[in-house]
Amino acid sequence: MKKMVIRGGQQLSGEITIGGAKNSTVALIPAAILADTPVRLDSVPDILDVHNLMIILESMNVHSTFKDGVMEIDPTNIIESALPSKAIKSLRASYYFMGALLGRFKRATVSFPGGDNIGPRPIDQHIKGFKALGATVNEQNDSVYITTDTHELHGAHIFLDVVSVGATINVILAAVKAHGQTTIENAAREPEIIDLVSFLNSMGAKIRGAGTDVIRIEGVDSLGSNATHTIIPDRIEAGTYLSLAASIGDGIQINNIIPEHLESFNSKLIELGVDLQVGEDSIYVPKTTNLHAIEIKTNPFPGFATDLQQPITPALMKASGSSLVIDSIYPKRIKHISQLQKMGADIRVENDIIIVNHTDELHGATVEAGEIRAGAALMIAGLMAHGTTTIRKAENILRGYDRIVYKLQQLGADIEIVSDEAEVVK
Ligand SMILES: CC(=O)N[C@H]1[C@@H](OP(=O)(O)OP(=O)(O)OC[C@H]2O[C@@H](n3ccc(=O)[nH]c3=O)[C@H](O)[C@@H]2O)O[C@H](CO)[C@@H](O)[C@@H]1O
Ligand SMILES: C=C(OP(=O)(O)O)C(=O)O
Repeated sequence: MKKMVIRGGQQLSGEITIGGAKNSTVALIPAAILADTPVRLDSVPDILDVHNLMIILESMNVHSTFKDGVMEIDPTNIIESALPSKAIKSLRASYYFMGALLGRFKRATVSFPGGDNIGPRPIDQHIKGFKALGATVNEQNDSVYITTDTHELHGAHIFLDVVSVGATINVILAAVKAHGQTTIENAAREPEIIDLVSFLNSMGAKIRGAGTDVIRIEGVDSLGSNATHTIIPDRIEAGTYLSLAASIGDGIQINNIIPEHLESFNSKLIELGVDLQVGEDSIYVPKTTNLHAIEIKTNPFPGFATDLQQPITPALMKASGSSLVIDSIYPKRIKHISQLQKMGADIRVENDIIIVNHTDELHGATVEAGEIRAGAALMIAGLMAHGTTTIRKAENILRGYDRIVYKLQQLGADIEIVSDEAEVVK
């Protein structure tokens, strides 16, 4: 187990560069096994989820290398094998191997995934999609067994009952090599889905409509890569640093941003009183003063992302008045609250509405990152607080924040990751 140790209280300034999107990357890596050629990805974030996906690939005889943001994956000698359950359980997106293996071998056995504990996370819509494509799905002993009688999948018309990123991606992965046309209605519109579809289309897939709520997939026989795919910037990482800049920044420039991916988030920061200076692919945040309480409700893209409701909390604590946050996607995503209270924050939850009051001063404490974005909120709070904050279960932060210690040190933060055996990890 690892701890993040922060000696807070300093104003932070300087420049940082956002990495490739976690939620694209964790779909692109499983998608690579659909190719009949090696695949090359650029701008891959250095996060634990990526390293765990590499372990899963290796178990299928798919060799991969990862250096300086470039990942090469060679699926040409892939074999069907039992997937390592510890790695599968370490992240949510391991469920993309269901769709990808189904696309490749027309059958798949995958344990139930792990990932953030943010309330119930059913996968009924994924399963509904696989069944519509002609698969039989059985859930037993913590695993999902997906088979096809005829060793074939056929295109289908699928209406998703809820807007789901995971189900949209999983159906795309399974349908890309099915016979005939698949239509997904009420599809999720997240930028990471467009990124995945660009990658698949560059390999010969025929997918239209990504970024809208109707996606049409014409099945193809094979996929092959002849170019490097550069992953889009992580809008959630960017939003986290924007919140950090608004909370404790003394002038922070954030590079490699697609501002259109952050419109709902940025409009809330502006409403809060942050003077965002938005460039073509960067945003500068000057030191903030006079922030005012706002109300936030999370929604599927292009709405305010659930993954940013916790990271924006420290900025809300600086505002005068009471801010309200409603997470309509994960109403129980509140693991940050009790931990922020330990640091002196005036925050509480009533009937699934989070109430964030102005907090004059935070103090360091030992707290726990119950999940990735709760951890991000605690990390920013730790940087604001006087004294030392120790965040236990820091793996949850390292799952999805690219080279976090290095980036925060670049801004002047006093931060380190320490393993429980007291070894310092740079
Ligand atoms: C790896 C990845 O990309 N993770 C993101 C993805 O998670 P994930 O893909 O797991 O989230 P979904 O978009 O599927 O979930 C959205 C909502 O639909 C519900 N649902 C989902 C599937 C299903 O079969 N049945 C069902 O009821 C969920 O409980 C949730 O309330 O989108 C979430 C919502 O933006 C983000 O918080 C996660 O960071
Ligand atoms: C919930 C998240 O991730 P995952 O779906 O990978 O658990 C997240 O990134 O905020």
